[in-house]
Amino acid sequence: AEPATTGSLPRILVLATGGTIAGQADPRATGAYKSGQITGDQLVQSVPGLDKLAKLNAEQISSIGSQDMNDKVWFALARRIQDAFDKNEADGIVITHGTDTLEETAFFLDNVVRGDKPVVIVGSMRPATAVSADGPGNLYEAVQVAADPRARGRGVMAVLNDKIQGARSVTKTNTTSIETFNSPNDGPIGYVDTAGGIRFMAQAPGFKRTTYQLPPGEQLPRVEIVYSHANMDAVPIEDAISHGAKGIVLAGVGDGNSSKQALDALEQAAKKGIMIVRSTRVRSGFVTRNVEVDDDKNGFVVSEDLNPQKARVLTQLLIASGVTAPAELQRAFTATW
Ligand SMILES: NC(=O)C[C@H](N)C(=O)O
Repeated sequence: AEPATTGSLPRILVLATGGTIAGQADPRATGAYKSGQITGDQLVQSVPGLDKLAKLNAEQISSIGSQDMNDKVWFALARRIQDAFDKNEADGIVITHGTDTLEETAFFLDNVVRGDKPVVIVGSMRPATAVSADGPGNLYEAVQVAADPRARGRGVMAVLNDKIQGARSVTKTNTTSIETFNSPNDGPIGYVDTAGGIRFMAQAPGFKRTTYQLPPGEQLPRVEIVYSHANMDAVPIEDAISHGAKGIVLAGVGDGNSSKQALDALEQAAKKGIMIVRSTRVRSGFVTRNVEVDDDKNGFVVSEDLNPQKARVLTQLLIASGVTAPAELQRAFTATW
């Protein structure tokens, strides 16, 4: 399972954003480190054998921990990738990124970047200075995937710890372990290791990606996530509305549910034209319409398989592209099934 390159090596553009993969130990405290200390160039130079896989070119987009990821960096990434593809400057993209919000950046880019060349996002759980840093191996595997023609047409992929995962399903499931990224509903789309190369699983037929136009400027509309829990009242929902939310995603209990007070407040918000999307705080499964909650009557949307943080991104993109009707928003959430 070797990459089918003939003659010249594939051109991979590495876009560095920071994160623990670029982190260094903090000399003042054992175990502590600061993310985003090493440049993309230094990262690329530090991995032996990378130059045999591809012709690499690294650019620094930001140097931040991904807890600080923001619309400005997202727009810069999306525009740089599109430009590189449109001008045929690269055969594939590798983004180095912190792991905390890696899934959101992957999903955002998956929804806005056009074309079928591979875009791979990679990070690490341990800083570059750790005894057994996972960054170099992950970066090697990310370049392997981005350089492989079989990775084309699969949207944005996350590559960490030998697994290739789709932007829609991948999520961080462990706070500190290197075995953290999983796709709870459908599993990885493939596997990669230095000895065995790349193996893609059979793709489910019918999977369809839609891409949305980036709005002008560098900001997406305000959409809040409200986390549901026992003894829930309407205060967090009223708070989101008073701060100008154009949409609210409910990280609901169970099948996207919440207390009567919360659901009543959301129903009122929907009447004012605020987009209400029911997602769930539960790790896996789908949120289904009109089971315990009357979505048709209340004007709600369900997130299907999307977790709250990804449902938020899709809602932002849809509101930015002018969607005002819940039924239309619902179609975008259900489009892939
Ligand atoms: N492992 C990591 O990358 C965590 C870090 N806070 C980040 O997301 O940038």
